[in-house]
Amino acid sequence: MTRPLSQLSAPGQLAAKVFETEHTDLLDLYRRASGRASSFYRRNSQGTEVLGLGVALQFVADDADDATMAELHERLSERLADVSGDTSKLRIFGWTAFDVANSRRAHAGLPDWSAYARRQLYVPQVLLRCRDGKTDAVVLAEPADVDETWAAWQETFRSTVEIPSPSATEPEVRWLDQDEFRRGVGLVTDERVAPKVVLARRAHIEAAAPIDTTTVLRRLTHAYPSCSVFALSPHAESPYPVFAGATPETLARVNDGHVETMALAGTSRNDAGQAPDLAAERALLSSQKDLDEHRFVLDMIVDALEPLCSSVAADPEPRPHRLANVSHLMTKISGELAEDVGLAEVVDALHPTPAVCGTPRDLAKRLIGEIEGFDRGLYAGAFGSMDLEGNGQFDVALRCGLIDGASALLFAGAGITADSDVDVELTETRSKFAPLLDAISKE
Ligand SMILES: C=C(O[C@@H]1C=C(C(=O)O)C=C[C@H]1O)C(=O)O
Repeated sequence: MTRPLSQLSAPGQLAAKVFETEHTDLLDLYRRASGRASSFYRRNSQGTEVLGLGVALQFVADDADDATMAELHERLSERLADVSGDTSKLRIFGWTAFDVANSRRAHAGLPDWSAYARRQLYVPQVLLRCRDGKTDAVVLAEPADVDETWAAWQETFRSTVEIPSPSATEPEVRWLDQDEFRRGVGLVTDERVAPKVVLARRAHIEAAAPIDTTTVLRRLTHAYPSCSVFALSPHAESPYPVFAGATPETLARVNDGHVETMALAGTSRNDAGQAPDLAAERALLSSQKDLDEHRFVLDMIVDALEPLCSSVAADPEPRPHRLANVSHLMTKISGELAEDVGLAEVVDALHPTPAVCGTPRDLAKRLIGEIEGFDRGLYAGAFGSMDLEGNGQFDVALRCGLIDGASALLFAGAGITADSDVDVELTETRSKFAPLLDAISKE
């Protein structure tokens, strides 16, 4: 079984050093480093790209240790406090699963989450950050190894890699979990087990040749420019599936005591493969069902932020947020954080919102575990990066899946309320598979 390597923190003193580099195509470096622990993000907010490679320091919460993000951040910050050199450019990467307490369920023949810690924060060995066509690199290693570590990564960046030619045949797609999804919708609409439960299902893709994640990421960046495009690989003993996608949903962005977030829930009724238009958005803005499911999210986020903030403000009305596959209702929310509150505390307070879980939260989470019968893993979890002061951005992991050789397992869900129609909800999830499905399928 593939496993995350045990807690890895270099025993001695660590040093950080910034290097100049000419590389501006981080996806090309991502391809060359394939098979190593890596995190690639292209941020929706400013088009900044970051690539973290290798692991210098990592803290993991798992079955035996259910540490919060704030606790993990504190442990890392303590460890980083005595790093020598230029630490200003260091970034902490990490993620949290949808449900950290959920027991792992693997299904034979499908990519699974066994290589992924449920919650982790780590500092990569080398972090490359490209902004406005300029890239800098910061290396974290034992002082005597810093230059050598950078030289070894540069060697990797120069390696030749074969760029696979796109497969001529379309992959096979199997739609999974439809019976469970239908049963779950019935429980909410007929038996009213909870006011809102977000139910997900999976699609399994078998391609004729190994799926090229770099090509998938380039296509996602092109088709979903307003989304955060991401690919995460854990630090594991043997080959692992890559978790990749293009998400429209920011969980929180923190900058100097200011937090920005969004309620994103409610989805246009266009068919899968048909782009949303003004008529679909007008219908969305007047759909009581969508406005209700949106309201649950907005109210919860404002309630969760209030204890952390001196002030919280939200747009007066939701507006449509258009993507290539669907439009969503979006309300922007912002706040001024109390002293000593950073991104890790905000992630702990917000995740999971009713946009991906439901309301009330604990009941919805339990119902999801009972109805879905599969491990969501990092799907509907949160991932991102932050600096040592707790500034940074975490996004909600949506429109995504695990890519494992020629096989991929995609995840998509929809908010179910008393007014849901099961066929409409199934179509909505089908539209939400489109980003990754198209990026894998298209020539
Ligand atoms: C659950 C997903 O998306 C979430 C659910 C939405 C909805 O039910 O309308 C809209 C956006 C997301 O917050 C998903 O993409 O899998």
